[in-house]
Amino acid sequence: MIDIRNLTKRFAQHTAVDNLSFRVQEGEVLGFLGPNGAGKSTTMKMLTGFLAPTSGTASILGFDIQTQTLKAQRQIGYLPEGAPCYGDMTVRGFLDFIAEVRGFRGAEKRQRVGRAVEQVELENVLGQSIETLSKGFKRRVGLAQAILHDPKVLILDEPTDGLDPNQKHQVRGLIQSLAKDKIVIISTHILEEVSAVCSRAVVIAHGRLLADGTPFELESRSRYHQAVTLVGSEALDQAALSALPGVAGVEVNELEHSLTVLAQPGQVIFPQVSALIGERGWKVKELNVERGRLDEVFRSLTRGEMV
Ligand SMILES: Nc1ncnc2c1ncn2[C@@H]1O[C@H](COP(=O)(O)OP(=O)(O)OP(=O)(O)O)[C@@H](O)[C@H]1O
Repeated sequence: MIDIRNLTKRFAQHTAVDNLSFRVQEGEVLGFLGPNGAGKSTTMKMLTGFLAPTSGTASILGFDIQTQTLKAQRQIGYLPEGAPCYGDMTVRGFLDFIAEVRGFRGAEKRQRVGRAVEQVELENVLGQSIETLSKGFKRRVGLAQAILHDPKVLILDEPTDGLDPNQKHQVRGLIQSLAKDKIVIISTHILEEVSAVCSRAVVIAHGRLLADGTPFELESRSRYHQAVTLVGSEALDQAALSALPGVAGVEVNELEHSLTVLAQPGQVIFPQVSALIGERGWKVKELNVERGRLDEVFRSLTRGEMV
């Protein structure tokens, strides 16, 4: 377990992380979300022992990050923001170097480097210098160095930032394959990442915790949770839809003859909407029920409209 208690970091007058507390259990992939400057990287640097907290504590699998720093760090694989590596080294040279820093020699070093290379599929670029690799491959090198010692905890700071959609997809797949039996914390401001890879999300802004739940729970807080969007072949009767029981309102979409019918909190309105379509004989080209919009929940939370 990772146990974060009242973690606080002040830089001069500015409080970057403000009394943050939460726990992460084995098997969880936690999305750590927040707008720019929310305090995500600062929290990760404290969790990995690179920055001392002003107050509060964090422990990694029972090891206090301040009083048992090395023991705690041995449990962690860390991919810092931007995944900095030594650009003029070859991939093999860099991974050998990291393995040695981690204390591995001889056959064990070769075996550990070989396994990490295989896991993130770096076989074809081993002799290439890191600075000549694409961003996606550089990120894989960053992941390889983070998993060399087979840590129980992976802390990944914006692992897909700046990657193209294909590279994002590949790196997310890698993270999912690495996540088994580990604790993974991924900081991101890319919301699709949370739905794609995380089992839980924590949202922070101004260093403070604003929400903590599964992606589904967060989506349920959206005003679009259980909303029904219809696209008709002709104009639809907005007033009749608005008058249905459980309906909170109707929004007109840009697409012609498209309406989104919003549900009151806790209400399921699809049956009523569907019955009305049948009664009126409307020709509906598209009909779908939404789980909720994470981007809208995120904006509401971080603008302070909702807690
Ligand atoms: N070494 C430092 N000295 C002074 N202020 C700092 C330092 N490091 C971070 N900060 C400030 O702390 C706040 C939180 O920064 P942090 O990098 O943790 O945010 P973040 O959530 O990771 O943002 P981003 O998504 O942009 O990476 C910011 O206002 C930042 O300017």
